[in-house]
Amino acid sequence: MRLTGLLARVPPGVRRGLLLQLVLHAVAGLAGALAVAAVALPGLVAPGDVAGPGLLAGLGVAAAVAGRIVATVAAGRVGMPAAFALTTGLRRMLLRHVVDVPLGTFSRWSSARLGLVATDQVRKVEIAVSFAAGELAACAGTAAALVALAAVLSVPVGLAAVAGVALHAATSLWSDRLIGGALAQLAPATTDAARRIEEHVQGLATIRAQGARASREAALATAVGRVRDILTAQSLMVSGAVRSGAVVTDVAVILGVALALASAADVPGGAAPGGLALVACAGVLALGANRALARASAYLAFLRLGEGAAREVDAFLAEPVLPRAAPAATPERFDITFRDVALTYEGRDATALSGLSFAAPAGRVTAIVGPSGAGKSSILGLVARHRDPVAGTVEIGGVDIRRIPPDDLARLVTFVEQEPFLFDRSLAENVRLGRPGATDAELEALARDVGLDEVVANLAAGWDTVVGEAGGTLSGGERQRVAIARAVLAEAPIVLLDEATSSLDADTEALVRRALARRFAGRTVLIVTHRLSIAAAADRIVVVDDGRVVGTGTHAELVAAGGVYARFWAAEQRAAAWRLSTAAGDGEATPAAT
Ligand SMILES: Nc1ncnc2c1ncn2[C@@H]1O[C@H](COP(=O)(O)OP(=O)(O)OP(=O)(O)O)[C@@H](O)[C@H]1O
Repeated sequence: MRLTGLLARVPPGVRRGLLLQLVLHAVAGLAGALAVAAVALPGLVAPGDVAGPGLLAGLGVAAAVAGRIVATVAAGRVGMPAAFALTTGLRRMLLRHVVDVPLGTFSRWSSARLGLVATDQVRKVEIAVSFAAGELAACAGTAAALVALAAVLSVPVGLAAVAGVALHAATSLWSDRLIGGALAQLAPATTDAARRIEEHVQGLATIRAQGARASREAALATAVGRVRDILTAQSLMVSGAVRSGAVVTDVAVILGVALALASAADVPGGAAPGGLALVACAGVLALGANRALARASAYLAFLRLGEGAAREVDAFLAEPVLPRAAPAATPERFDITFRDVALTYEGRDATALSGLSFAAPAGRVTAIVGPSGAGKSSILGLVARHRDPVAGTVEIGGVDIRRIPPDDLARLVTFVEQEPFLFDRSLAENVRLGRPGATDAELEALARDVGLDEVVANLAAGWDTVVGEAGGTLSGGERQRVAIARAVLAEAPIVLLDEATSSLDADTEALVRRALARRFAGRTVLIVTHRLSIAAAADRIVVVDDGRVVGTGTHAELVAAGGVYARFWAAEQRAAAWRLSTAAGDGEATPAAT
């Protein structure tokens, strides 16, 4: 069972707590049945004596009820903390795992799917192993006690009840398999619906711009409808299973009672009234056991839901993490070397990089240039170890990065991505991600350097302004300045800049570039850019085309060599000499000199 497999991942104390609460729930169920028995048994055992049995019954009921209350309270005391420890533990495990897996994992695990796993599925696991399993144990305790008492009062009725339980178990197993089949489709269908809802919100502007409302809404309705259909089918199956199980057990008990009455009537002289009462009482107890079994069937459905949820949680936890090569080592130099590197993305046949080799000297700026889709960002992703190459090695200071402990690598490398991600926190918190201990004065000085001061001045709450989901309340250029500021603060010896200033206006870009030259002096900088005017200022340029290095050198050397770079440079120079002129026609480009 997936649920037990998942429980094997949590600390033994949590497992013990969950197990103990099951035992206590079973005891509570048993005590509940004994309370029923305590009412009837003394009178049946000593018919005619009113006072004695009355007192016994009173005491028995009081003891059973007290036992039930104590066991139920104790089960809650033990089970609830264990259940919460389970959910917290699983969520922590999932979040840790998110950081340890290669980024390619998320081509299979959308944020919607992972979000559901960490919230809804973990909760379903908790409900299954605490609430549903507890109630099942209580029902089982009650049913076992009632069947045993029925057997004490009338052996045929008891035997018939046991036969009913066996039949009920068989039908439950059968229906459980059917329900399991239906529920296996629930997790993917729920994920699909959640992903489409998320996509609908994120793509709202595109939907409006493209007039795609009707088609997107239809797709959304289909996805949501699929979840509804699965849940409806599952509910019908559960209620069918509960009802058919109840019919089977009731018929068995009724037959047992009939048999017991018939055999009592066969006694010469007719059935004794006391004997008939015992049979009737056994029948009532056995029917009570059946009600408990029917409730158990309903709780079994929660276990099934928990199974499906556990499968999803387990599937993510089973995703392989980035391997750590031995022996672990932390580099002392910060030059970067790519040796014969090949990279293929998940789900793609074509290689993004192949046989790629170059060296970026320590403490220098190396620009990576090349056409769109050439593999420039992929190179930076390998240095940050977002994923591993399929062949070759990436080294920092001569150490294969697979040998560098992840926390050390995170300290060594800072990355400003093309579209930086900001957290839905204050501006100050987002910048301080780089170095949480940075003082206000450091933040102010940094802001002046990278043009963030004017952003802060324009925000109602200044540094305390919360920037919204993914920094959505800021412009692209403002987000870039925040990302650059936090990279400066990080003081990592290796800095990766992927089109880091592409959204800035010319004045701000010039300001930021001057600041970066000063702030990143002495660090190893890898900069991906389409603007060759930026690359021209680098110490070294690596030209990439179709996943391979097609040229390396300084700007002057590459222009002189006359390859791809020289062609790009000439094109950029020509483009700089042109300007858009609406006077010459709608958006038509004309030479500035004309
Ligand atoms: N996450 C991904 N999954 C699958 N393929 C990818 C992924 N990222 C990039 N690729 C593919 O790898 C190749 C190289 O992409 P990469 O982003 O490294 O190029 P680039 O030179 O940085 O492009 P651009 O200048 O347009 O940003 C492309 O063919 C691209 O489609």
